[in-house]
Amino acid sequence: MLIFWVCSQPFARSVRASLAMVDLKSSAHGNGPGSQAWHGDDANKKLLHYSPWNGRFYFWHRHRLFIFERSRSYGELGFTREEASISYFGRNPNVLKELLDECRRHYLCLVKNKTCVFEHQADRWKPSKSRSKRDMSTVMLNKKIKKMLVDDISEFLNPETRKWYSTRGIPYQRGYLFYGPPGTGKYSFSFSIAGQFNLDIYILNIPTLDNHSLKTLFAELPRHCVVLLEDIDAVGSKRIVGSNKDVGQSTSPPQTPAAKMVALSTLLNVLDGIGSPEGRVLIMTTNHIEYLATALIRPGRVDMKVEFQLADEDMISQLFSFVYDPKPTDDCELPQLAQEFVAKVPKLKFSPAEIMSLLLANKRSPGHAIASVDTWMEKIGEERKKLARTNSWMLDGVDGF
Ligand SMILES: Nc1ncnc2c1ncn2[C@@H]1O[C@H](COP(=O)(O)OP(=O)(O)OP(=O)(O)O)[C@@H](O)[C@H]1O
Repeated sequence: MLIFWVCSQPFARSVRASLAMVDLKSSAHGNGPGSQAWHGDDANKKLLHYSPWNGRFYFWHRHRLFIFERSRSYGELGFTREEASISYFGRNPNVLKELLDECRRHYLCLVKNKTCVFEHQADRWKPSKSRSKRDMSTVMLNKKIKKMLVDDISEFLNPETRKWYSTRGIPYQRGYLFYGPPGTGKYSFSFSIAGQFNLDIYILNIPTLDNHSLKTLFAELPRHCVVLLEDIDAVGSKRIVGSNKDVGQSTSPPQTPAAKMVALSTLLNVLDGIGSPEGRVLIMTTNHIEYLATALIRPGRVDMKVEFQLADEDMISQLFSFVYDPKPTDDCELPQLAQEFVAKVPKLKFSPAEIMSLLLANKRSPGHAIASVDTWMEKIGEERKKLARTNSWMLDGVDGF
């Protein structure tokens, strides 16, 4: 918050030492810290952000002289740690408190209507991007299940519930498991939950973690947040590398070597541990519920399991209506076109992500989307065959070793 605020101050533009960062993720009007430099015709590409760096910077604010210091130290294993501090010439601590409160308000303004996403780099959390909130209505899911889930989280986050947990000495946490094939909306819905309840989302990608980083990252989670544990089936997996059992419909690459894996016991300890944050909404996702240890998804750790399915009739129709404006086109009303589309797309065979890719490729012409269904199905079929061949080739390769 302090750095975001400092970057917005006039003095930050004229300091001697700046850190220049290339903005790879945000759009031209991204909200990263620092001023943006515009370069000719390619103005939107590879924007640079500048922020005061590596030194002491003196500046006046509300008739007082402040010092902002920022530096980098090298931690274990060569990872770097950024440090920033603020001080002023005077004795009244309230001056600094007021300034920090101003930083907080400035930051909250920047992230208004956004969901802040935190990802991990080694064993440190990094704010990755603040993205516009995603409305829940844009993620198609069985209406009853959606309502049940939202009501459950809403009840859990109610301040009265918190008191209820605390008076009974029950850890104030709630866990959900989202399972189903790739591209069915597990991530998208988790993201929209964070937006709906005004929470930041912390994403842990299990296959990229080891025991140490998982423990460290969990210990640094804030009190109220959504924690998304992605690809939870990579934990102390029941899968055997190269075994035919895993070939089936699996689209996952071969397993991470055991030394780099998160052990089930570590994850269970972390989930139940004393340091586990209060008010945490934990969402675990997997494409393979069949590989999960029963202990991991027992009630108390997972309070609700939600299946995300390939698109059924209702979802196909919802996706179609979501993409096209409700106005008459090609002499036909949109609902009629939606019906035609629904009739052509086989049910429970394609993921919403696959259907969205067809619709988005034809976003200006619903008629064209309908006409392209057959070609699109052939293409997806080919892609799936190719993927299955690659998977079995990779697993054979592992067997060979
Ligand atoms: N149910 C859905 N409703 C609307 N859009 C969807 C839905 N499912 C997927 N999509 C779209 O498909 C893309 C991929 O979705 P998402 O990442 O949420 O899927 P996922 O289930 O988390 O996939 P994976 O298991 O591979 O991580 C997103 O752009 C999303 O908007």
